[in-house]
Amino acid sequence: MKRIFVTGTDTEVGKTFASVAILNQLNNRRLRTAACKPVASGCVDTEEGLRNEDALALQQAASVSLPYAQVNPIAFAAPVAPHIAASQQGMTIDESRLSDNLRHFAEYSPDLLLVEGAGGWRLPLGGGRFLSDWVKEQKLSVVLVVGMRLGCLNHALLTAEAISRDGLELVGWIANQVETDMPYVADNLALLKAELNGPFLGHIPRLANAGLAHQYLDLTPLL
Ligand SMILES: Nc1ncnc2c1ncn2[C@@H]1O[C@H](COP(=O)(O)OP(=O)(O)OP(=O)(O)O)[C@@H](O)[C@H]1O
Ligand SMILES: C[C@H](N)[C@H](N)CCCCCC(=O)O
Ligand SMILES: [Mg+2]
Repeated sequence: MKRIFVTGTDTEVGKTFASVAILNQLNNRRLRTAACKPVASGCVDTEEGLRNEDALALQQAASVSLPYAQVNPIAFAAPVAPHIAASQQGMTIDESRLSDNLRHFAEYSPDLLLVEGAGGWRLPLGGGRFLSDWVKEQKLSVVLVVGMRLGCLNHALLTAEAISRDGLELVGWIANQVETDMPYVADNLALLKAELNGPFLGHIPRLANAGLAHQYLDLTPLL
């Protein structure tokens, strides 16, 4: 079971948008895919409990259908940094729940498990721990989604540097067009291709139809 962790240069840069595209393409390649969002904030309270739109999108897109609790083990309502949401509820984030949950995916024998992060690489979990510490301990491969807008070069290079310093492999990166009026997109892509140590998986433009996004990716390096 390949396990990839999808991180981003920031929150709202298209981690979920790109993750769904990854799942769609791998499903089309006849792989068995599973997906999860271990820690989510900004969840909606429903009759079945808290639900996160990212986790629901991943649950829907993966070819192995799983119960919501398996897809999103830790959920908070407040749309804020999860460790703050936890503290506001008088709670802490229990990493053992994340690790136990991750282990259970083997029972479903997917070819690939996609794990979406939250925010960017250094997502605080509280108590001086970061989600990246957990990713490192789980030895996950990392895909970086670069939100293409002015300022992304710095965020992308610093994130890649941190991933490398954490001893993890950047197995691919995706340019996701956040700002349509970004100047010199080709020149920015050229810099990222030259400086990022990992395969370029594709550039997703702004799309009215998310269902087309997978056509802009070539995920061969992930297989
Ligand atoms: N290429 C794109 N074309 C059109 N809409 C996009 C594109 N990429 C992202 N979006 C939209 O931008 C918003 C933010 O994207 P997304 O939710 O994937 O970000 P994220 O990095 O997963 O955020 P979070 O940190 O909350 O998980 C969403 O409404 C998404 O549908
Ligand atoms: C609520 C938001 N959409 C994300 N789910 C959480 C973003 C956490 C960002 C933490 C930080 O400031 O780096
Ligand atoms: Mg997301």
